[in-house]
Amino acid sequence: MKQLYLASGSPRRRELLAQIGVPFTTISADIDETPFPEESPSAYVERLARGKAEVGRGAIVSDADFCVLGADTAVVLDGKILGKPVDEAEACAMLMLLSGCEHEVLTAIAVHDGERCESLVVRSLVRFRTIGRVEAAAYWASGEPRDKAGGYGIQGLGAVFVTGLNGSYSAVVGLPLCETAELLGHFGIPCWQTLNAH
Ligand SMILES: Cc1cn([C@H]2C[C@H](O)[C@@H](COP(=O)(O)OP(=O)(O)OP(=O)(O)O)O2)c(=O)[nH]c1=O
Repeated sequence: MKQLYLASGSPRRRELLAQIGVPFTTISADIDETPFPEESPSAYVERLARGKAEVGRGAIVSDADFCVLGADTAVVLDGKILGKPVDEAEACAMLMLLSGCEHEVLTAIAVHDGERCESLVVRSLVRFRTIGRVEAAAYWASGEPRDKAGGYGIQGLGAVFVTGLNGSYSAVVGLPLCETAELLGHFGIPCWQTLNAH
């Protein structure tokens, strides 16, 4: 049985991967997340997911068969990537941009087995209600927006802004579970062996 590594520091990705019953070990995968000039958001998230899987692969010291899973999520409005807000002003400005309209969430996943890497991008559309400046500031004070793409978490308090979602909920949180299970299957890693064992 291949050993699966999740190359991620994101607690959301850990929880999501655990949800589909596949045993894994978490390793860190710190890479430079600066977009290239003229790079499309889709190419950007896919490059980063592949980069995280590649960096994770380099960190593994084992002779056993393994796979490394990397992922990246970006919030995109009118073709522009909104990253993680660094301060209250930036977080509030992002929420004002997202207020009352629909934006894209792109999540890429990549699996590397030491020889080949397969990757894909999942696109979801999220619609927000109108958000006031005072509540945007209060949301920042909750601490939730800080480490999240686009400055919100659909799985947390940020859910109160969401009037609609077209796509994959788990992808918006950080890991598209349907596509992840399918991709791991290509590498011979079944996702519910723990369920089947019962
Ligand atoms: C839009 C959105 C993003 N996020 C999170 C998922 C990711 O953790 C983060 C996007 O940043 P990423 O750079 O994709 O991931 P990360 O830096 O947190 O973790 P790593 O690179 O080590 O895997 O935003 C939510 O938790 N909820 C949401 O609704």
